[in-house]
Amino acid sequence: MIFMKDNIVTVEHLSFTYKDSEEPAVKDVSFSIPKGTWTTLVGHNGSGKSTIARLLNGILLPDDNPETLINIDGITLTEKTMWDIRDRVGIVFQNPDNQFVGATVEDDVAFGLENRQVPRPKMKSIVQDVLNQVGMTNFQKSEPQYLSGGQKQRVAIAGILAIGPKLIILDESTSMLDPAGKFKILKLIRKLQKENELTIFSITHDINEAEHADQILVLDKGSLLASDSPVDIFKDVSLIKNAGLDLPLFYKIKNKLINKGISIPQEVNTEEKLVKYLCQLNSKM
Ligand SMILES: Nc1ncnc2c1ncn2[C@@H]1O[C@H](COP(=O)(O)OP(=O)(O)OP(=O)(O)O)[C@@H](O)[C@H]1O
Repeated sequence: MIFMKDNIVTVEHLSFTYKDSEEPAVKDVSFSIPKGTWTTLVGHNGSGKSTIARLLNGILLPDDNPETLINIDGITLTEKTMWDIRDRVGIVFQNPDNQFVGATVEDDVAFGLENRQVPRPKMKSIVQDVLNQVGMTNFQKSEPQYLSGGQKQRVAIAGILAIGPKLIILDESTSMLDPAGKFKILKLIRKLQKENELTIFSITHDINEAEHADQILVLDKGSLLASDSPVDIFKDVSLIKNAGLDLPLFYKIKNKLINKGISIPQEVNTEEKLVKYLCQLNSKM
């Protein structure tokens, strides 16, 4: 097997069937994720997204098949390499309350470092650094359960960052936040990804969130329907419909305008820019 040097994740022929289930939850899925990029796995409820997240760090093990491969950062996932993989892959779940273990924010963020027997002075400096990166320095003595939903997610992300993972999986981790909170966390993730050269694999049923990614994987009933850039994925309206999803608002409006013969320049690629462009067009008429 030859791995593409620039892919941090290579998945081939991945299938998984839950015990007592007749139908596989994940069916012969193959994809790769280039290092330092953001990939979003999108699919409706029950399409198999969380199962794939759990397979990627060995919480679940794939169905037996000699052709199946999960390779992360050059390490092929087996029962033996599971702990090496877990050091490289951090998962932030939907409900951060289930992840907190420390009485205070700083204790919580330090937890993974304590487990890895990191010396105290180094631990303190890492905790300060990651709390600073997620904008939570002022809350280090707070009890995690009394924080807002967005603040809790920041602390959960800091705890994962502290371990120094190569890949961060975000499993519906903004789904409990209001739109403004969601946007702030997505912006933070993009910032962290760029500053730390991290690879992000986010999982969502919210198609609007998928717009932020470099690559989108579309999952339906356990099968991968497509993998491409957001622009190319959202060109294919029938693909999105077949996956039981809806187009993001920006693409809906853009497609309607194109159908009415109004061409939209490529650089007009956000709702904000589209509104500005239409106002300019209107003032010229
Ligand atoms: N522990 C389990 N035992 C048996 N079946 C399961 C288990 N967990 C999930 N499933 C089934 O596997 C399929 C995929 O579930 P999964 O949670 O991966 O989907 P999902 O896309 O993450 O859904 P959601 O968006 O609702 O979280 C579903 O049919 C689900 O009912």
